[in-house]
Amino acid sequence: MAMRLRLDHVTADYQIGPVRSPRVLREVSMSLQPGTFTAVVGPTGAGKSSLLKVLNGLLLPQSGQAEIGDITIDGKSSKRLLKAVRKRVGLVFQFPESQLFAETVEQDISFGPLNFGAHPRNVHALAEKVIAQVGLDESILYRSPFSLSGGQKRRVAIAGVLALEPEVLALDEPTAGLDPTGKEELLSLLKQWNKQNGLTILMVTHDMESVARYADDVVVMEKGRAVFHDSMRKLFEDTERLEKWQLDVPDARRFQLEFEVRSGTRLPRVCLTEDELADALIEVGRV
Ligand SMILES: Nc1ncnc2c1ncn2[C@@H]1O[C@H](COP(=O)(O)OP(=O)(O)OP(=O)(O)O)[C@@H](O)[C@H]1O
Repeated sequence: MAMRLRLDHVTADYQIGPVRSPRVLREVSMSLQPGTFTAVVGPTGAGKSSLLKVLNGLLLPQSGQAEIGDITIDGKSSKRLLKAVRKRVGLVFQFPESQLFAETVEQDISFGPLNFGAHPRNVHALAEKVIAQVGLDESILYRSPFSLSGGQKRRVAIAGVLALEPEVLALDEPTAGLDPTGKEELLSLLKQWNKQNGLTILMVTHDMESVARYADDVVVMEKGRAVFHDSMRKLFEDTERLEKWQLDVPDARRFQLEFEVRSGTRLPRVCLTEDELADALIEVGRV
């Protein structure tokens, strides 16, 4: 059965030398269904990256617990358990390409699986599989990661996480620093893995246009709390609270609101993309 993620009253902070930081997660409870594509948004410092780290076993709850399928993590979890969680929930850090280190792309991609006990005989086929998954040619496996473009490096780094064959992919700002084409291509790949392979995706982002186009659900973090968790469409119904949470409104929705005020005509549904907006305008006979 596909794996569910659940947080139950998770509170967490960081140990900085002998002292503990202020709480970065406060009583966070949520349940993420398998196969969903969830965006995590909110102001800077709200705890979004920390949330991903808890789900991947990198930051332990100080109180409360996280359930990763049938594994429960709390403040006392063993290293063995945390390692098992790291295989289930692949975490792609911000600018993951900065962690590429090996002489060839293949060695870089193979590092994780070998570390998790994969047989050396099997890792080549695995590297071939994941390099194709991220849309790169197999020949790239034999090149130095440092000879690649920024977008290629990002994909190689993600391939390294996919090579662990995780059930959940948690990504921290995966499109940061990419040009518009690279960004669209990467988001389309994520959507494809989500829809075709049933990979559960959790993506921290500041880009509300991407949220509107790609996510099914949204979690809004504010000051260490999860203050909203519902469908993406529900999020954009009430735009006043978006301002309070310092979140942008997608262009199509902004246009819709302006149109409704000026024309006195309500469109039949919340529109989040140009296509949806065009369809709704045609439906009410205004274009
Ligand atoms: N390794 C760490 N050690 C100590 N404090 C940390 C560490 N990582 C994050 N913090 C603190 O935890 C709080 C939440 O940080 P986090 O990175 O989870 O927020 P975020 O919502 O992802 O922010 P951003 O959008 O800026 O990336 C911040 O106050 C931050 O300073």
